[in-house]
Amino acid sequence: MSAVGVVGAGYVGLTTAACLAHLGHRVTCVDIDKSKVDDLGRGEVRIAEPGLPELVRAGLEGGELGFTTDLEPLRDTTVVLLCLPTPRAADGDADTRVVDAVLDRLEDLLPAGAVVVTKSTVPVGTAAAIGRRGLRAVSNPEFLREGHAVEDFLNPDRIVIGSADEAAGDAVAALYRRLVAPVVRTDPASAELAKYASNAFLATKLSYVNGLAQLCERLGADVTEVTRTMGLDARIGPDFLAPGPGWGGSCLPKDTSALLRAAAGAGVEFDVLRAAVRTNERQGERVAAAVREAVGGPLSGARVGLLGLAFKAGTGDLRDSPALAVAAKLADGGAVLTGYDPAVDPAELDGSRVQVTDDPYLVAKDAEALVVLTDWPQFRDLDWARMAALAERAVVVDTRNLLDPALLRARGFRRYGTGTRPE
Ligand SMILES: NC(=O)c1ccc[n+]([C@@H]2O[C@H](COP(=O)([O-])OP(=O)(O)OC[C@H]3O[C@@H](n4cnc5c(N)ncnc54)[C@H](O)[C@@H]3O)[C@@H](O)[C@H]2O)c1
Ligand SMILES: O=c1ccn([C@@H]2O[C@H](COP(=O)(O)OP(=O)(O)O[C@H]3O[C@H](CO)[C@@H](O)[C@H](O)[C@H]3O)[C@@H](O)[C@H]2O)c(=O)[nH]1
Repeated sequence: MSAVGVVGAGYVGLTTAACLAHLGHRVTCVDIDKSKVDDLGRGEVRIAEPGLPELVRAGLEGGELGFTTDLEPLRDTTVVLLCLPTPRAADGDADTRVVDAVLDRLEDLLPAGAVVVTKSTVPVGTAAAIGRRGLRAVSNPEFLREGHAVEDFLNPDRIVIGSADEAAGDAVAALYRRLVAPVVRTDPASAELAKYASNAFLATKLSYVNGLAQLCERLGADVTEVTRTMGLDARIGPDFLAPGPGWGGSCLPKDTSALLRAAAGAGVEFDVLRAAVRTNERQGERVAAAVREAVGGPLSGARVGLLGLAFKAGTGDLRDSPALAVAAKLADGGAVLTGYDPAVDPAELDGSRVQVTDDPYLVAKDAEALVVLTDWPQFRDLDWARMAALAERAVVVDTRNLLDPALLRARGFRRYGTGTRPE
């Protein structure tokens, strides 16, 4: 089994490093964050990813996995995977400065013939640019979801290997040979674009559903029934059809933005994608309007309880969280906000306009409306009779259609769902 370098120990890098060690490779994982590296060296994983701490500890104990802040130990490594951040720049493009800076170092450090693999989501043309540095470049985009990182890495829908150099592509394919998945061997530009195209398609699917939900409300249809029917068509599929407060997270917003910039730069009017982004930008205002209706008056001074702050269930990640976008709209309207999320560290919202509590029942106390923003299944198990007793007005705006309408009704709640009539 080969010696592999992984640069970046975030969601993608740490998962990649731990899973490749699990698959039998010798992995050196490098991150610039010393305290994170120190924690990882002790087997302490900060992110909530099922199975990841176990794999990290097994790798450390077996000696297959090591962590360092120094790129130097990669000097003799012939395959290095870049799992570095590519956030949204001020102009909406992907900011590749971290990737570029690490490449500057690797260019001098790595042995001749070394293969540099981009697992980060990087603009089309990045592999070609790496090739011009004299390194052998392979695009190998990652499709894992937060909260399912290990499961997705070890059971991927596909493994994409984009390379102009067949032997370099073979070296990357060999890393995954123990996984059972279709392997797409293609050119680097197509591999790079396939990643953006997948995320943008998912985002578009969701904006379509969120628009549809509005239409259902106006026409007296139920979006759950409509999407259930649509999803039975194999060409559409049942996944990614749940309406909500908008799509967010560390990837969909920045990647749609970068793809729109790439399209504009190439002189392509990508109208569908532009509309999907615009629909999403307006979603927070739509939720705020529903809350205004639920409160039955101006938001100014109204106490509103928020259930869920993370961008989706199963993660404590607040990056581009639609829940925070809704909170901002409500706070702009003068609402007084209390929020609860089972995975979010309250300290992360210090100084924000949301008073974060670690007790979901405190969110209900004296509330004039409750708003479900994240699809945490445990919200279903709250004592809704107690929630009703604590609230000033028993009203729920369920942006995710998470809670059982019949149960809420039985507990005395008025419910505003998404894509359904209020009851
Ligand atoms: N999060 C996801 O679900 C996901 C899924 C697929 C692809 N991606 C893509 O993968 C890339 C990484 O995303 P992520 O979510 O893992 O990011 P992250 O922010 O969780 O992790 C990035 C890591 O890189 C480290 N880092 C920053 N600068 C460094 C440097 N100069 N040298 C070494 N380490 C450095 C940071 O300390 C951090 O630990 C992005 O391009 C993202 O778009 C993310
Ligand atoms: O039916 C649905 C499904 C999702 N969402 C929302 O869509 C957003 C994105 O969800 P998800 O895709 O599960 O989150 P990520 O973990 O960010 O994963 C996406 O972004 C990653 C980073 O590029 C990719 O690797 C994954 O394939 C891609 O699904 C979240 O706000 C969800 O709440 C809905 O509103 N309704």
